Amino acid sequence: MIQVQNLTKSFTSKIKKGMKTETTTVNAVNDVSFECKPGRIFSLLGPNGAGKTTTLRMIAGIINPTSGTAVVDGVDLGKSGDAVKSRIGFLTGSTGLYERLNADETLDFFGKVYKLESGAAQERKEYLFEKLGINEFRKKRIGQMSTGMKQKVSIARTLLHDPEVLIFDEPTSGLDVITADSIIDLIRESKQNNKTVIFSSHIMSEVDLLCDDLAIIDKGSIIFNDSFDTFKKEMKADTLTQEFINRVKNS
Ligand SMILES: Nc1ncnc2c1ncn2[C@@H]1O[C@H](COP(=O)(O)OP(=O)(O)OP(=O)(O)O)[C@@H](O)[C@H]1O
Repeated sequence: MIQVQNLTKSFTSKIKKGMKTETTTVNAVNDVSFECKPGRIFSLLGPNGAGKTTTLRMIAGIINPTSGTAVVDGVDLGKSGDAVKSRIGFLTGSTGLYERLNADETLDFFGKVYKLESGAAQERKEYLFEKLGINEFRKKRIGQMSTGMKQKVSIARTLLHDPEVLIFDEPTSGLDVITADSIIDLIRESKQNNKTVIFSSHIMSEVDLLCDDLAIIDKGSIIFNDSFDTFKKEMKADTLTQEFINRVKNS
């Protein structure tokens, strides 16, 4: 369970202009609240720059909120971040992989980082490699892999410790439909295993494939937060994508 309570994040940057230093503030996320329940897939949908990544990074404990908090499995992130972090799998476009390691070595390395027992880590690795179709390139170095191959290894890395809470930031971004499909399959399986799953997207068709509960974010604020069924019932446009566009334009 993830309870997001009034999360707000402002970024302040200083730019030198001649002799002067100008301070600019971006309000990336404003007073965002929602709940993600176990066994359901929660989608955070919004256009570019809406605040999705910033929200997910705060929930994963990567950055601190300016105000508000996220409670993950009953533990307040602001108070005991490290205890919670081990129960979270966070996939982001910038999930770190070491260019010189191959897929096998990468997973072995992270098995040690997560302090997994070696037999269990091997078993889980084989399962994920099979599921994601990594076996055929498991000995290739990360630095020589395509974007899709790297994304698959990142996902295997994220799921290696079988976390209770899964946070995916645009998980299928830049992937072909076959690769995207195997990832969507794994996300569905996580839901069946009663995990709490949240993923961000700017593509309505992806949301339509996976989503149980939906929040739409625009300019840092939530403009819709309910079940996906309710979104569909309230729909006035002819397509889901047009409904999303209309809601963002009219917010
Ligand atoms: N470290 C940072 N410093 C300054 N501004 C930032 C920083 N990170 C994000 N922002 C700004 O915060 C806003 C929200 O960005 P964010 O990356 O959360 O959006 P997003 O919804 O994930 O977008 P996209 O779909 O394009 O990835 C943007 O205006 C962005 O420029």
